Amino acid sequence: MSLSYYWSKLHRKTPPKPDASAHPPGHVASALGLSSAGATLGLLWHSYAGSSAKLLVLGSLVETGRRLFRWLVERFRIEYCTTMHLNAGDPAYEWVILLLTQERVWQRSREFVVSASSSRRKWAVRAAADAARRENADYVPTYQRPQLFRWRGFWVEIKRSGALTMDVPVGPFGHAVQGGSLSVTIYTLDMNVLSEFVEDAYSRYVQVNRPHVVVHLIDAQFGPNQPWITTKRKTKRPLKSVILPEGVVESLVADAQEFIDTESWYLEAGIPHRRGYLLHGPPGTGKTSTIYALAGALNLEIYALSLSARFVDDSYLQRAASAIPKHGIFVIEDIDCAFPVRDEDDEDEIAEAMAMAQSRGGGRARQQRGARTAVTLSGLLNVIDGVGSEEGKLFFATTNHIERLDAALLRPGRIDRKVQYELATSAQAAALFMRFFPATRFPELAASGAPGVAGDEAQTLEELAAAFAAGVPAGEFSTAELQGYLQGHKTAPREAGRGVGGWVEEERRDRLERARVQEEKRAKARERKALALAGAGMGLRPGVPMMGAGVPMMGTSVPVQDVGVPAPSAVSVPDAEIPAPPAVNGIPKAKADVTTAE
Ligand SMILES: Nc1ncnc2c1ncn2[C@@H]1O[C@H](COP(=O)(O)OP(=O)(O)OP(=O)(O)O)[C@@H](O)[C@H]1O
Repeated sequence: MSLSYYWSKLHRKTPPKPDASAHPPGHVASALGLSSAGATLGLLWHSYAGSSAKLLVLGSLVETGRRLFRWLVERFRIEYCTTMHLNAGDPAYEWVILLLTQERVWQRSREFVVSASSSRRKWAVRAAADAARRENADYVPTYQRPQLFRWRGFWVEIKRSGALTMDVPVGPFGHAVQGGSLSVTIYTLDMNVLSEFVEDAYSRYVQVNRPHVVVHLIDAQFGPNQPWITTKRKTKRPLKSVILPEGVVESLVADAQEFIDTESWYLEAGIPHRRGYLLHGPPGTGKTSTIYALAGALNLEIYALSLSARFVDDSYLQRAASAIPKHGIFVIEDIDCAFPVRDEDDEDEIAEAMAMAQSRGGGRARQQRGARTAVTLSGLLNVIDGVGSEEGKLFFATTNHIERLDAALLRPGRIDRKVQYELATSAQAAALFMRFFPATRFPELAASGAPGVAGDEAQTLEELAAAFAAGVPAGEFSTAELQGYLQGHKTAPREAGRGVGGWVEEERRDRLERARVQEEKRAKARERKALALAGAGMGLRPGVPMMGAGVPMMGTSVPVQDVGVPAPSAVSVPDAEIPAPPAVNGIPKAKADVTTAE
């Protein structure tokens, strides 16, 4: 019987029958005409009370039933279901989300996060019915409400908890991030089904990613508990697209493959199953490209971080490294950041000198001298050694300054193989030219002496490549610089081949100019430092008038006696010329820029 029935009963309009026994005849009240009103009220009261009591009982019954049912469901879940919890940022979470997307569990979703399509990997669903239509946005279901679906004959329930799936801008570098966790309940008692579910999710994941290299990046937004929460997908790069001296890339790939294949040998020999590589050389010579190509060739995923990211400290690094699964490639870029640099023009030293001048101590600045990361050397070594305790990891470090690295890092067991990268040779320049202008795209230049073309115009691609290589002085330009030049002539191989001489001259002029500006800056920095150090030696404080000492104060004009620099009789040092570098997390800003792997 429905509640509305009881409700209508309660409010029915039919007058109640008078109860004769309750009001005997001749009663005073009856004489006053109150008797019938009282009777009516009494009846109404009885009627309301009865109905309310009934409602109360009914409500209690319903509530008890509901609780009982919930309890039974819970008991059933505990007794007859297996549940797993997956946290965002863990690789298994990614696999399961992909499975849900492929199983079209999202079909009943009513909430999606929409973001413009980008290289950031999202397991998005298609909004358009027409599969051929290109969509400019990704639609990611939030799975906020519990969803039930069938998988291989089992009922599976998924429930999402925690923060919503989001794609929010993080700093100037891109987007983050997915948050929260996912619980998957399978209605079975068989644990094997659970692992089959995860294995199925994993094999789908591998299948989908086969044409790509998956790159996991760190993210300040979600902190150290979920370090690898941002994931990018890059098209695989063929090994031969990395132009290095003959056999270098191939031997690296063979080495890494052998490492993966000989796990049991490592175990038997009692050697930690890990291998470390150091790729070093000038910027833009192909270090990062080599790692990407290798990862693509071996179907491995990359976990890349840069030590110069301001939020990376020892504990972050530790957590990030231990979250990398087996056979992941752990890449630390700019590893030299962890090693102090003594540079007489270093901004840190100037900052220290200025801090000393201002506070007669400069203790805080002193601690930071030369540090371009919050990671300490011992923290870094611990992590690299720790990589060994977690089996099957490949470790790659890149640096432009091998001379800054500590011998402790370079010892075998931490770095097992070093590869030196050089500025482009003539052979590399020619190979790069041929990569830019393949015969398939320029068939008219593939064969010598194209019909109707005479003289200089008759050059083939090979000849143009040779002309290009001859015009590039060996060991002077990085491959990235040559690539930049060729990109400007994408459709004009002839111009690219012949115009390289002019470009080289222009580049040389630019370099000279840049060197001159740099030298001027350094000279100014030296001067500022000397003044600041002299100020520190005298115990000066800004704003305190100097008595007797011939050291200039900021914003004052005083005679100089001996500050270690050739000085005119009076030097004016305006405040604006000695800016204290703003500190970010205690690191002077000039040195604290975040970099991310692309
Ligand atoms: N040897 C190379 N072969 C092919 N392309 C290269 C090579 N070196 C550099 N490039 C190109 O130059 C660009 C930068 O290369 P990459 O990032 O690999 O250099 P890097 O040595 O890692 O530089 P950095 O030290 O600044 O990180 C990429 O677009 C890459 O394609």
